[in-house]
Amino acid sequence: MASSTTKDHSHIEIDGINEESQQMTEKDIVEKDMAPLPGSSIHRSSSRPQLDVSGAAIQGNFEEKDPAILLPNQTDDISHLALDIGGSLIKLIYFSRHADRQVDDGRKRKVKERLGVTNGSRRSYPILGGRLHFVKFETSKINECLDFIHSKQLHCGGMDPRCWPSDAPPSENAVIKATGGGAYKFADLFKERLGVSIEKEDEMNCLVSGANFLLKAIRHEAFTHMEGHKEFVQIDQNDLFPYLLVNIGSGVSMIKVDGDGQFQRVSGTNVGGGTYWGLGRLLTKCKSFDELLELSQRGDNSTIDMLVGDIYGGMDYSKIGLSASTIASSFGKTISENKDLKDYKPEDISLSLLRMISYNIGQIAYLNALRFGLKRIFFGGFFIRGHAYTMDTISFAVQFWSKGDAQAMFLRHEGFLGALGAFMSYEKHGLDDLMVHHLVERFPMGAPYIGGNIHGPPLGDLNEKISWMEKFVRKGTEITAPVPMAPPATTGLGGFEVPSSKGVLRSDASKLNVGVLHLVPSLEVFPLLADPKTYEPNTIDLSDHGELEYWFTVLSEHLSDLVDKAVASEGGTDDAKRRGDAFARAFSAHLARLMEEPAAYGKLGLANLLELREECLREFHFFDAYRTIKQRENEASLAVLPDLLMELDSLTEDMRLLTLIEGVLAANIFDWGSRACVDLYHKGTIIEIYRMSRKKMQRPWRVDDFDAFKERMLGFGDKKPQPHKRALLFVDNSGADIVLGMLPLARELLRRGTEVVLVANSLPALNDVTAMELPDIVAEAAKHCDILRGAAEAGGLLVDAMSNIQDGYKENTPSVPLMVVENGCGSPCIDLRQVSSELAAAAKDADLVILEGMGRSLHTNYNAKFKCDALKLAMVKNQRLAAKLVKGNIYDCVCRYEPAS
Ligand SMILES: Nc1ncnc2c1ncn2[C@@H]1O[C@H](COP(=O)(O)OP(=O)(O)O)[C@@H](O)[C@H]1O
Ligand SMILES: CC(C)(COP(=O)(O)O)[C@@H](O)C(=O)NCCC(=O)O
Ligand SMILES: [Mn+2]
Repeated sequence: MASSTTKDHSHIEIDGINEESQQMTEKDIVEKDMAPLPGSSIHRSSSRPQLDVSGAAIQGNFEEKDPAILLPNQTDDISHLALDIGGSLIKLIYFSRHADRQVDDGRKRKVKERLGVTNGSRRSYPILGGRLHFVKFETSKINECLDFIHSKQLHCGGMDPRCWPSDAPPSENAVIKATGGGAYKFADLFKERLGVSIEKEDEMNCLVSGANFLLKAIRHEAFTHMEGHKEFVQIDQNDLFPYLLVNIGSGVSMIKVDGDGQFQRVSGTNVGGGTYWGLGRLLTKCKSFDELLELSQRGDNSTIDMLVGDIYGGMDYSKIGLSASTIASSFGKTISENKDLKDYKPEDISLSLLRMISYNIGQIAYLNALRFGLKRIFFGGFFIRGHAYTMDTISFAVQFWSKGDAQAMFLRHEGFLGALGAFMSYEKHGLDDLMVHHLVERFPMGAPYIGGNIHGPPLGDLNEKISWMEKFVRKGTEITAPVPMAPPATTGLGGFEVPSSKGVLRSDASKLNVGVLHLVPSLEVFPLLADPKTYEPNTIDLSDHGELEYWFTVLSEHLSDLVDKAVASEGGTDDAKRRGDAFARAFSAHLARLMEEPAAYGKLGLANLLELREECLREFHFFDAYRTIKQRENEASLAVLPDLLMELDSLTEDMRLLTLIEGVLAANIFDWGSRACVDLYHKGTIIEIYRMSRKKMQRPWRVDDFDAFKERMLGFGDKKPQPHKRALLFVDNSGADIVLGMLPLARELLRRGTEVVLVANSLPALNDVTAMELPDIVAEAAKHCDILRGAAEAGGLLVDAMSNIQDGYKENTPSVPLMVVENGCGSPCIDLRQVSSELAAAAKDADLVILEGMGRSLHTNYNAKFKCDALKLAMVKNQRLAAKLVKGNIYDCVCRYEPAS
């Protein structure tokens, strides 16, 4: 499929519910002809496979809403769908590409030129800006799977389903990669129903390449699970092999893995997931696997299992290390009593069976690890189903028999190893070149909430998604405050006791803890991090229960205000209200889900929660909820900027620097994400609040390294230091924060001969200023200031704006440039392991980093160490954080300076 050479008719692809739509007009095609398609990320690189659009033409009626576009000279099909058809379940992974929303504007071009951003330094990947989706079906319902593939036209390889006439056949030799026994068994059915051939891939090979990929590329993939406690394990790439891979599907395979493509199936057992589900169904009459698993949570296995204590009159058999509660014989009790099946509780049977099979697999796995001297055992397969008791039992068996020498680990994508491997077997997709920082996992509704299980037809668009949510997801506003936290679900010592009734398994709604995997090859690790390996963005550890509960309450309480702003930003229409309601449901559902299982989506930090909220807004098409507020505050602040600049210019150098830093801290009060601040805004105008805030700036601040910073900037006595060459200013909020705080500071640096790069969000988040908005703000400010004007011109920021300036004045002296780059994120916080290539390029010559605001310098990066000088500036607008982080109070300020380390 990937390297097909036939001249078939291929189509531009866009996928389902969350994708931005991309339409081509006839004009586009005629004008662009050989050129890349507009706005599409596919075509920027010279990588294969590319779409050959030469000779492209619209098929059929031009008036049609989404006419099919024929690309007759397109030779490379794009790998798109892979399957693992097992004895119990079909696992399906499909790839979707989404339109590139980025605009290659003048600013970008100029910045790229100046910073030397080229694609040359990076590998070019055929898969750009795409997403991997994970879905599963019961094998017995293969027709649902075929319908799903057909309705999304996944078998047609890289095409927009809406461009494809429903009865059009896929190309003649279209091939889908598949593994698992069903690849053989159902090959004819695929040909018949979808007209595609199945290319079979070896199952063991797929399991291994899937596991190796996950362990290499997903940061929080592997975890331990002991006595109800889940902990993510940081895998060292250089110390991964050898390991034992135990895949618990219908049956069980045990594979010794020595490297990529190097493995041997060393053992297996026929007592596996199929045994539990099959026997369980017969014995309990359960209708589904999950029902059986849920039953086990209420079970008591001591009514079924014969315990050591039953044999030894309630005593331990301590001489050989067996306690009275140890199971001597699974199901052993059922022989000694004169009872029938109906006399036993299905709950007890299910638990006993689950424990018997899990323990047995754990024990056999350990014995094989012992055979080959392997210390690490990774367990995959859908038998595990993220179920606490299953994992605890397996862990206990491994721990008990190895006396702690070997470790059982589990994988978040547990059942998808084979399907991933099959997907990776397409040649030339570049997936195995991706590194951990290129992948971002997101959790849209429809991923966790359909749980990867498809019921009925796939959701076609946002409207269908909202309707689906209205039916199935609890109304958001009902969860205005978090439900009290249950202690972590513990299954008791050694996993032998009755599991706590509040287990992790939830109803059908949210089964898989697997999101949509975004592949973003342009992301890079921020080059100025002192040690990316030990870098942890989050300051606050949410594994502390009290902390988690607190932040959940904050976010829940903020929700209704946020919905109001979001709905207003879209004109308050009925449609906006409906979307607002759906957003509230969705975000509350995420919170409820994470409250039950904080590690459900990987390791959870406050930054992840804040980003989840922004992503969730975008999912319901609220692209900039604070748009109006931002505009209003920008205007008000720009109006007072000239006075502020005059005031600053009248000060001595020393005083000016202090006043500038004070100004940044004071202006950081304009934060629409903080409850306390929002309450303040009802009490005065923007300028009144700004003045009040400035007046209250009294040194020493709660964290006050100003003197050290001043010495670096201005020197001591007669010693005048070299100015910094280039400063990166990570800016925060719109309005006063940027206009009266950060821009004047940038101006001071420029005046001292330091190049300044303003680093702003790529996408809106709360009232943060974005990289798109900054050039206009700078242009406005530059009207009042020659320094800013010269620098902005030199940095290419005034390309369009300059023509509007009437006074005819032009700076003649060459100026150091003022530039703007986007940071690659859309969150109030920043994870410096995944930033835009623009920012990474700007960082190369930088010797000063200034992080501003609570999100970027306190919630994240407070403890980050840099290779260059770093200044962290923020006002702490939350009482608890102030107390915890700086032993202070709300509205205290932080000015933390750390010279290069
Ligand atoms: N919804 C489900 N329906 C059936 N079995 C399930 C389901 N969820 C988890 N399982 C368990 O997962 C096993 C199948 O695991 P999987 O890794 O998909 O293997 P296979 O490739 O053999 O189908 C089943 O035997 C059962 O124990
Ligand atoms: C979301 C924020 C990090 C934004 O702060 P900023 O970076 O703009 O200074 C902050 O407003 C916050 O932590 N808010 C939640 C806490 C509260 O409402 O008190
Ligand atoms: Mn902010």
